[in-house]
This record gives sequence, structure tokens and C-alpha cells, in this order.
Amino acid sequence: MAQYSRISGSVGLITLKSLPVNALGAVVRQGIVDSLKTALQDPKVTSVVICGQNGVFCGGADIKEFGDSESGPPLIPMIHAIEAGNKPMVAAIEGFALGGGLELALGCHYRIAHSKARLGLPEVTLGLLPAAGGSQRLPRLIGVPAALDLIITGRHVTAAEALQLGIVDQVTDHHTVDAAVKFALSVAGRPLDARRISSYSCPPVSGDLDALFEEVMRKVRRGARGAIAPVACVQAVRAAATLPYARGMERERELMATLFTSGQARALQYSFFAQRAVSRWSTPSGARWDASAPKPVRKVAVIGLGTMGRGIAVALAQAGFPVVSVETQEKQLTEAKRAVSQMLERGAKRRGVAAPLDKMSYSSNIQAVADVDLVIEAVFEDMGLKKKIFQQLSAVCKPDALLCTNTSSLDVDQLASQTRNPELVVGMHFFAPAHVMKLLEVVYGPRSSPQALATAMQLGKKMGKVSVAVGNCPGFVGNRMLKAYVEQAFFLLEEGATPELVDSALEEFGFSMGFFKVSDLSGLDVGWKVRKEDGLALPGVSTGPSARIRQGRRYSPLGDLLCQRGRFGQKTGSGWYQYGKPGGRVATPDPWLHSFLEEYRAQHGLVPRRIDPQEVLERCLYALINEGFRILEDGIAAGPEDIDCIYVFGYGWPHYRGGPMFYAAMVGLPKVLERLEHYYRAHPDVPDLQPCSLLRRLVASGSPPVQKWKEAIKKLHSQL
Ligand SMILES: CCCCCCCCCCCCC[C@H](O)CC(=O)SCCNC(=O)CCNC(=O)[C@H](O)C(C)(C)COP(=O)(O)OP(=O)(O)OC[C@H]1O[C@@H](n2cnc3c(N)ncnc32)[C@H](O)[C@@H]1OP(=O)(O)O
Repeated sequence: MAQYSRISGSVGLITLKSLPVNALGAVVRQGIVDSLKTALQDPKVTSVVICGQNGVFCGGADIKEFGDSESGPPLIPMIHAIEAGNKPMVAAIEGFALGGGLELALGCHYRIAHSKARLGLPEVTLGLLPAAGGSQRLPRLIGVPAALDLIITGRHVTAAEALQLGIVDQVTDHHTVDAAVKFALSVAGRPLDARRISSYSCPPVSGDLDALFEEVMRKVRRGARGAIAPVACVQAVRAAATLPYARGMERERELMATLFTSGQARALQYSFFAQRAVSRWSTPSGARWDASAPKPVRKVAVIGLGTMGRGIAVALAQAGFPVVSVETQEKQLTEAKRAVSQMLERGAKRRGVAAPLDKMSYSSNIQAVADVDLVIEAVFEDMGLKKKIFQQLSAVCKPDALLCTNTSSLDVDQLASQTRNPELVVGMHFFAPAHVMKLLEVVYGPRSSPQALATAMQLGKKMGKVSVAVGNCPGFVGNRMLKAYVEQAFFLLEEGATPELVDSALEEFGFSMGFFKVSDLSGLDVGWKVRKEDGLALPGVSTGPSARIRQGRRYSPLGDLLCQRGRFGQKTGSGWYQYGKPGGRVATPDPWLHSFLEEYRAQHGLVPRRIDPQEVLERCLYALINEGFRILEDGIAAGPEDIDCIYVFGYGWPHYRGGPMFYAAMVGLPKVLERLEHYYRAHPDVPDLQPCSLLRRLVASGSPPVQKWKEAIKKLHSQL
């Protein structure tokens, strides 16, 4: 709702009231329309202030209403009525004014913001554009280049930047509504024509307008990788720059109509709520986010300063935690100190803040962690080494310190069993580079306490990560699913594809890099080492029937064969592609690799066939999705949202496709099932292609929408 009152004798005060973010749902819009009418009709009222309750102006249109048929007064005429009003309207912005919230403020004649407020038009992140006049008013107010920047990126600006850009008229450190009322009293009776942004023309740009838009559009198309909203945002701003306001509004509506019902908007809005859903974690044992208080974490240690440890230390220091970093190899320690300082300085420069160098301390002695509240072990993926470190930590640390491992696939429970307090051990699986990547898998073992899980989840949140609680199994969620995808990519090469074909299909789908390019970038030796440890990559088994079978199932030794030839990817100058020189970054197709594949197929009696991009996508993605269903069935992830967040924020899954499980629902579960059955018939020695029983059950129960899967999964557990 919106509450109306008259204060200071002559100021009409409209307060938006809809917790938690005063979104502009139907009831709020009705309240504003009614309040506005009262204020305009009351002769005692000479000016109006619009504010929001609870220190929040407005979080925008109510995203939860987007799927419903429209009810209540529409937003656009409501904002027009505010702008057309014959009494000065002042927006009092506290907390945030985002999306429709900022558009409402832009309809007002003046805007006063609290110094801590944030403003922005983040619609693009929901697959939309600012379609309540935002794409037309903002460029008229602050100019085309600045408006393009805000609308295409969806970034929030501080009140100080908003003032500098000309979005707000005044910034206050005091009570915002009081300041706005004072301001409203001072402008009462002033002419308003020059304050109605819709009557402005966009300020002229320096240089050629067409050239500017062409350049921006080129950049946006390149960066968007198939996302349609950023492109529509540019088109809408172009309309603002080239058309009269009314025609610009028509164009804005046309573009919005296309976006509004698009699969991309659905996916991005699903992802918005998925991110919030994963923070309300629960485990099969009944532990829940709202029932376990996290332990206070004041000081943290990182063990091991390789690539991962450095990134984790930087992310912790940037989040304000004092960090003790332990590295026993002196040479590595010296290098790491320099690298970490550089990373902190670069990050600080980018964010315009001071580098938190004082948060870091270093030691080559594990005793230095004696007083910390939480340790993150980030040494090599070697169970023996990690066990030893956990024994040491258990002896050195405070008895109530949380001991975490950054392992990407090893058994967290085995590490817990090395300690005095196994309930205080959890996995904190970061993704490289750890100070950049948003994802954190928090792995609970059967003995981890709810409080330990709550503490790691909260620490992740403080570090700005999307933290997802997952169960303990080889590879957890992300890497376990990835294994099925990688295997299909190898099999496709055996059957006739090239790395270029596989990668281009995946890139066309929206991944920034296909699997083989990623593999060259991260180093083929990484997977080789894991396969050797798992007993899969065996020395000397490159011919004969056993070369392509391991542990009773089909296996492709292609990656091992390249590694045996020293082709580790970019770092050695060749892998699945060639790079000209060690450390080269530009992938070019490699004729040697093509002949190698031909010889390999001939040697193993494989007759190459034509493989189309559709098969590449179906084989790689459906195998991965199938494993996702198994993970849900096993209770390793609490719901499809958890898996989708992991893939979007940790594995480069295109955001506008929502995540693998959402994508499966979009494609249609019956189709995913039918294609998996088809491929499993063709490849009965590949268990990953055998459709999982949860998928079959969901199809049998009418393929409910992804938001309803949790119910089906719960029923599944209750039957166990
Ligand atoms: C068929 C042809 C149709 C033709 C169409 C043409 C018609 C055109 C008319 C449409 C007009 C469009 C108007 C406008 O341009 C569109 C929009 O405004 S879209 C919304 C834009 N706003 C945002 O993107 C902001 C989203 N929210 C946030 O970023 C954050 O929530 C926050 C506001 C910064 C607050 O952050 P936090 O404090 O961390 O809190 P949470 O994030 O946890 O949120 C708390 C709680 O609030 C829920 N929520 C937040 N924002 C909204 C919202 N806008 N609508 C609904 N609900 C919201 C959030 O989900 C949390 O709830 P929970 O999920 O935990 O229950």
C-alpha cells in the first residue's frame, strides 16, 4: 500500500509501504494513484514528497507479479501523472531506488538522496529494459553515454556519483525525508515546465551519434554472447536520442514486449530468486539456515599459497578479515607475498579504495594459526598431504576453530576424521580465480555441525560469494556433473568430431569458451593427474580393446595421450589447439591434432561419422543434466536452484539460460528423457547416458515446473 499524510502544514507525504523493498506491486500503485489524487486536490498542499518506509525508497516493479495478468493501475501512466502534476514532487531516496523505483523518482520534479543510497536501472540483469520511461528519461537527463553505461550494465551508483551525473539534485547525510520536506517547502510555487524530464532533448554528444551507437552496439553484441536484453537496451536509448519522447516511449514498449515474454527474461528472473533461495539452505538431516547461529569469525588463516590460496587470501582481506597465510616453502612464500600484495593493490585501484595490505600477515610456520577462528586449507589435491595438515591443525588451533578444506573433490569426511572435533570440519570449495569468481560450494560431511555449516555460509556471504551448501561426494555438485560433460566431449572426438566443432557448438549455446579451449587454458595435466589418481589413466594402455574401457565402462584415453606427448595446452604451446609458442593465448586449429585423431580412430576401428552441433549439445548437456538429477535424488543438492546457481556462478553456464536444471525444464523433461534414452541405446557402455529415475518420475508425474521439483524430491526421500 501507500500511506498519505500532510506534514509541515503544506507538504503531502506519500509513503510506499510494502516490505521488504517497497516494490511497486498493484496495491502500492493503487495507493500512489489515490494519494496523488488527494494531494493534488487539497488546496492546502503546495508540494509533495514521495518516500518509502523502513529506510528504503523502492526496489522497482514487483518481479513476483511478472507472471500474473496485470491488475491495479499501470505504472507508466502513474509516473506520467506524477510528472504532469502541477505541484512540485520530490523523491526522498533512502536505501535504494532501483528499476521502476528510479523511474518513479525520475518522474518526480526533484530528487534528494541520502549519502548511503544506491540508484540504478538493473532491469537488464532480469532480461528486461527500464520500460517505465527509464530508457527515455535517463538519457534526456544525464546524456546518452552515461545513460547507456548505467542501462546496459545495470550497475548501481552511489548517491555521490548520482549527484555528479545529475540524477539527483541534493545529497544529505541527515534524515532524508526531513531534508526532502524542507526542500519541497522551498520550491513550492515554482514553475515546473523546466523540471519535467520528458520535455527535454538529450544533451548533444560530442562526435557522430550514429557512429557512437554503432560502436556501442558492436561491443554489446560481442559481450552479450546471445543475450537479447542488452541489445534491446541500446535500441531503446537510441530511440531516446533520435525520437520525440512519445515515439520513444512507443519504441520502449515495443522492445519491452519482446523481452517481457522471452525465455531469457524468465531464466534471469528465476536466477534472481534462485540466488536468494540457496541462502536459505537446509540439509537432509534437518539442519536449516534459520535454526543455526553462525560462530563469530574475527580472524582467518589460509594454508598453502598456490594459485587458490592466494586468491582466497585476497578475497578474505578484501572482505575485511585479518588473514594469516601459511606457506612452508620459503621460495613460494616470497613469491606469494609479492603476488598477493599486487592483487590487493590492483583490486583497490579498480574499486577506488585503499589496499587492505595491513590485513595480511605471513608465516612459514603452522603454529601461526593458533589464535584464528577459522582455517581454510588450500594445498595440493593430495589426500595424504591434506590429512597430515588436518592432524596438525587439530593440534595447533583453538579447540573451537572451524577447519575448512578447499578441496575440489576429495572426501571431506576423511579429513574430518583426522581431527579432534570432526563436527567443526566443512569444505569451502572456491573457484579460480578465487578473488573473482562468485561461487562457493560449502560442503557438509555427515558429521559437520549445523553451526559449522552456518558459519562457512555466512563467511561466504561476507566475501560477496554466492554460497551453496552441498553434500559430500566425489566432485560434490559442480565437478561431479562436469565429469559427465567432459566424457561426452571426448567420446564425440572419437566418433568423428573435432575440438573446433564441439567448442563452437558450446560457444554458440552461450559458454564463453568451449570445453577444449577451457581445458587448454587450465592445463590438460590437471585432469590427467586426477585420472591417474583415480586409476583411469594407465601407463602403456594405448592399444587393444582395454585401451577404451576402464572400470567396466567406456573410457577415452585421448586426453592422456596428448599429455604423454607433453601437450598440456597453452602453457606448452599446444594441446587441443596450437598456440604458436608456450604461453600463447590465441587458439588455432591444429592439423597435427586432426591427423592424430584420424590415426587414433583407425587404430581403434572407429568409423568417423558426421556429427552436428545439435548432437554435441544434447550429448554434453543432457549427460550433465542427468547427473544433476542423480545429485538431487542422492540429496547432495537441496534443489534445482542450488545446481543452477553453481553452474551459472562457477562454470560459465550462460546466465540467460538460468542453469542446467532450469534449461532442462525449458527444453521439456520428456524431450530430455527421450534424447537420453536414444543416446543410451546407441552407447549402452556409457552409464551417464542412462536416464536417472528422478527424471523418469518427474516426466511420469506430468513434468512439473522446476519450482515444484523440490516437492517431488522430498517425497522421494520420505520413501527411503
Ligand atoms: C505481454 C506484453 C507485455 C508488455 C510489457 C510492457 C509493459 C511495461 C510495463 C513494465 C514496466 C517495467 C518497470 C521496470 O522498468 C521494471 C522493473 O523495475 S524490474 C525490477 C528492477 N529492480 C531490481 O532489479 C531490484 C531487485 N532487487 C535487488 O537487487 C535487491 O533485492 C535489493 C533491492 C538491492 C535489496 O537487496 P537485499 O537487501 O540484499 O535483499 P534481498 O535481495 O535479499 O531481497 C529481499 C527480498 O525482497 C525481494 N525483492 C527484492 N526486489 C524485489 C522486486 N523488485 N520485486 C519483488 N521482490 C523483490 C527478494 O526476492 C527478497 O525476498 P525473498 O526472495 O528472500 O523472499
